[in-house]
Amino acid sequence: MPVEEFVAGWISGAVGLVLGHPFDTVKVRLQTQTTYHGIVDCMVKTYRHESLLGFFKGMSFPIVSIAVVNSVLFGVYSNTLLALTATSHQQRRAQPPSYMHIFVAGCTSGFLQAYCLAPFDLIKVRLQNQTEPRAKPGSPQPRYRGPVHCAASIFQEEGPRGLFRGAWALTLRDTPTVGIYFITYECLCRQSTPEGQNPSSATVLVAGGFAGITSWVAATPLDVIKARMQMAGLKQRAYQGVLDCIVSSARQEGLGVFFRGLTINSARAFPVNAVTFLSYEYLLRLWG
Ligand SMILES: CN(C)C(=N)NCCC[C@H](N)C(=O)O
Repeated sequence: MPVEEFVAGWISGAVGLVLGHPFDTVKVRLQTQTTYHGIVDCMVKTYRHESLLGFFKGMSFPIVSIAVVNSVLFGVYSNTLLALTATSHQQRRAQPPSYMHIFVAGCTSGFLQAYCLAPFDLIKVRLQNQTEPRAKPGSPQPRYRGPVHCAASIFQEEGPRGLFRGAWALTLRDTPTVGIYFITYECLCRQSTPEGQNPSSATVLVAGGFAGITSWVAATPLDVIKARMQMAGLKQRAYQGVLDCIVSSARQEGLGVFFRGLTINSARAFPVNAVTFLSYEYLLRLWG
């Protein structure tokens, strides 16, 4: 099994993560809290109350977990294509796989990475939602002191299954949308690259960026549900399951609730996935 794809996936994911985390924090807060009147209000309040550091809350764990999550994403994708088409990454420009194979490989990798991502994503979302300013004497202490304390508290208070809260919604979000992610990327690369050649850096940046936007537009409704289910344990607001969360969110806040965070999700998705694909392709070419 080729391992370069796993390593390239890890490094490229870390680059994208650091770039996109501030957008991600604003998105998570808009999706789960009702105190903000839009993106700018959320950014201003976060900055005033918590300084620049507020935007980077919850980032340390994803930096570690991205090694697992993104290498599973790209590694499983590439190895599934290898199993389906018997072509390695290097051979795929000359013998391009069908879009059906790309979609199946994308869905497989989306499904498997969702389970690796679930506990890390839960901890990230819980930490991002803590709005207390850091280390100010006299100010209220946040519930979680950091990622390890957060994981240990969830384990104690909600049991081991608590760490997988929202995992089902995450799987439903990622399985089809990672298929869409890879199909969009491949389709845009092929359209602007002569047959048999590698796409240029500009093509990879644009195709990666649009792959991010397209897949996140499709993912946003379930992203909202996932974030709410992840926060539900904390707010003592129990949902019976994904369907119940969908129905009660729509009843209480209207259909617009499923598009919360759409703009910031798309604004974040372009640069994050442009640099992710660029560094991924670059590393694989470097290793030949
Ligand atoms: C819509 N979804 C779930 C995806 N496209 N997933 C693939 C990776 C996304 C990238 N790490 C990011 O954070 O944008």
